[in-house]
Amino acid sequence: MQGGDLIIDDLVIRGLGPVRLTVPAGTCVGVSGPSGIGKSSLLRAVADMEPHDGRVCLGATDRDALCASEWRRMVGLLPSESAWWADGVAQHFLTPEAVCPEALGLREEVLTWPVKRLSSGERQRLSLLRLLDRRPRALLLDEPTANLDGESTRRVESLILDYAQTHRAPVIWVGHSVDQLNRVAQRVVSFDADGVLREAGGEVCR
Ligand SMILES: Nc1ncnc2c1ncn2[C@@H]1O[C@H](COP(=O)(O)OP(=O)(O)OP(=O)(O)O)[C@@H](O)[C@H]1O
Repeated sequence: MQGGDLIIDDLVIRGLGPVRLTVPAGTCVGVSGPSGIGKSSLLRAVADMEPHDGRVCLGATDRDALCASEWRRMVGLLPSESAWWADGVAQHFLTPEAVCPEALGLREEVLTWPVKRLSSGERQRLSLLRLLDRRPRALLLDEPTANLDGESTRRVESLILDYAQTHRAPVIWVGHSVDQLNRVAQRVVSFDADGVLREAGGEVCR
């Protein structure tokens, strides 16, 4: 499966949109906007987890050419609240031996812990490591540092940007901190109160 630019064309989700956005390979677009406007819905629609109209491509691959499970392996969604389906942390990783929890300020032995012992910040960082362990070709990140302190936030930002550059992955980063989005993203766009996606200068995204 190939990666490349992420192209969102005329995406409409329950009246939100049409959204047009291109995220070049290896770059990050920050998306902000009022609570409840539809930022998470946009990410879920791109991941084909929410009903919508419109077209999404990753490089030369049109999402409609793949079955949902293939597409979701290519396009890695980090939801704001992670789901855990087994008792132990390590069971959620494909290659637990290759994972480096210390990079995110986590204890080395965290993979031996039961999920129920994890704090919300530990869950958030482990859900990111779990996602990257599957080597997605694009990243859809829903407030990936919402539960973290400053030091952990910087570590997460750095890991994500390293991954994007190394793997030439396009990244959509949804967040509420415009300072953070300006730090991590080459381009920051925002939904207005009417659900129209606009550039920082106010023009409608095309
Ligand atoms: N499955 C669904 N069916 C109908 N409406 C939904 C569904 N999921 C979400 N919504 C509604 O869509 C709107 C957008 O929700 P969404 O979670 O995308 O907002 P958001 O911009 O990410 O908000 P926040 O910043 O608070 O996380 C909300 O009004 C929500 O209630």
